[in-house]
Amino acid sequence: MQISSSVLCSEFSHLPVAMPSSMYAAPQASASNGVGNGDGMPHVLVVPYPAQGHMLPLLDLAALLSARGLALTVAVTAGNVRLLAPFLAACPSVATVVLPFPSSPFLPAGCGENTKDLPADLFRPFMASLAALSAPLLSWCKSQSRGVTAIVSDLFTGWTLPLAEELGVPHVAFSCANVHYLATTHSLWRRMPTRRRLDDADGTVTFSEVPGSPSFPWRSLPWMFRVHVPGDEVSETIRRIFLWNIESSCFVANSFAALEAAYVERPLPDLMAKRVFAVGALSDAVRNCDERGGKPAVAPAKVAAWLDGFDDGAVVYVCFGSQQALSPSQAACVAGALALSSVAFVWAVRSGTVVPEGFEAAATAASRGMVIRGWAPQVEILRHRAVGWFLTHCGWNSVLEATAAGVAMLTWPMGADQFINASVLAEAGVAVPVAEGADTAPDAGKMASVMAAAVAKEGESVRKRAVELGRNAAAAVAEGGTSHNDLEGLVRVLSDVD
Ligand SMILES: O=c1ccn([C@@H]2O[C@H](COP(=O)(O)OP(=O)(O)O[C@H]3O[C@H](CO)[C@@H](O)[C@H](O)[C@H]3O)[C@@H](O)[C@H]2O)c(=O)[nH]1
Repeated sequence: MQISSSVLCSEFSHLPVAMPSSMYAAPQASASNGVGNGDGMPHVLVVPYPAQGHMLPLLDLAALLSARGLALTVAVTAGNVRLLAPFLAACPSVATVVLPFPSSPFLPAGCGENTKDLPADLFRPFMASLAALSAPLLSWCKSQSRGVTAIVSDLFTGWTLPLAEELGVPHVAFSCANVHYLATTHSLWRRMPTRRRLDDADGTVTFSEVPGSPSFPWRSLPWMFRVHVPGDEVSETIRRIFLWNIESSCFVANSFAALEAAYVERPLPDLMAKRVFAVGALSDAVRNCDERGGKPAVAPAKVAAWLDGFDDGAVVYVCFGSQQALSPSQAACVAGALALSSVAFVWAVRSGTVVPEGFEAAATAASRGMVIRGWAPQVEILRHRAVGWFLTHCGWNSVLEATAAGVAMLTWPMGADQFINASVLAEAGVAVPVAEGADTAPDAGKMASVMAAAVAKEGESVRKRAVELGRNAAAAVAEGGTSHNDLEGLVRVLSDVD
């Protein structure tokens, strides 16, 4: 893969939200962020993957590490600097290194620097193209008088592993997904199971070394794996990224022991028996970061005031994450189910999803529903006592945020790790399935019945378990809890005292 020879890097300790482009065009002296003193103290380079669902939890982790006194530098491309503003405002001592987005033979020029701005068919070339940041990042590391002493990197930026090796420092792979997924996905990339017939979407793959030997049909395996083409440069780069992860010193997952006891209690062969620190739910551990992931389209106080009018657990929150737009027939199904079930709801509608005409006006007139177009203050919504259920695509951040808030889930996994996530929820007994698949348009009437039953007496036992799991989640991040202890363990690894 070619790396643009004009790549430059620069660093800032605290970037303003609207940064003039001239500020990141030229290399800056390393002392600008206060990390250039060569004192041999720990200095952790954090490398997030530019997708909201990935960046948010890794920045949450960075906030916790910074609060424990570790010096951190976060690496981003210029187009993602704005997204760091709320995080940097909350963690002013964290520095950044800003890299120009690499030119790539796989991407159209100016296609965007974050998956939220990309069509799905560019996700894989985008992931592979970012590997070209390795060389400029290595030069930056080598130019620092206060050397980088460890790298914490997203699973999708596993190309940082050789960089850590070159520097002779530990590499920690951060998974914004759960431990079950961490093991199964790395099992896939190591073993490369195939199908007997190319059209066989139902044939199962069994993960014999994952606790419980789970099996998943081919169609439920991560899409990125299913579309792998041997010999294709993008495919092989992605596989290499996952194989590099396995060589990491240890793993960190945004999960907690009470939710995934079977997977965190013993070393996992698919992760080479490396230590896995389960430090979640990160959104619950970091409570003071306003405007997490973006400026909300509606003020959290306004949504809270609206929710105040409902009984405990009566409201269904609907959101399909930061990337997934619904097709017109899927949007019609969700709208139909909300209308037919008569449940109170908040629906966070991502751009690209078209709400059927007249739906919002009718729900508003009946004081029964709120439609939020754009970024919703999801964590605040889920924490409101009136929200009892969440219709979700099972993105892991959403799952954990709901779990931590004691909210039960109506699951509609669509792709990526979401089928595995739904199975973890089913094992925990805190969810009811409503649909499956990115192309499915379920029957609105059937979905309405499940929704109505959920908020009624039939749903009480599932909600009780969700509330109980929420208590376990809170205990995990409290002083002395499992996630709290794992975080302290990680800090020791990063401080080189273990
Ligand atoms: O209006 C919105 C929409 C989303 N969010 C936040 O955005 C994140 C969304 O993350 P997630 O629920 O995990 O969904 P995706 O954005 O779809 O995440 C991708 O990344 C996740 C982590 O790897 C995977 O689990 C998913 O399958 C994958 O689609 C969560 O923190 C939400 O709170 C908001 O705050 N407001």
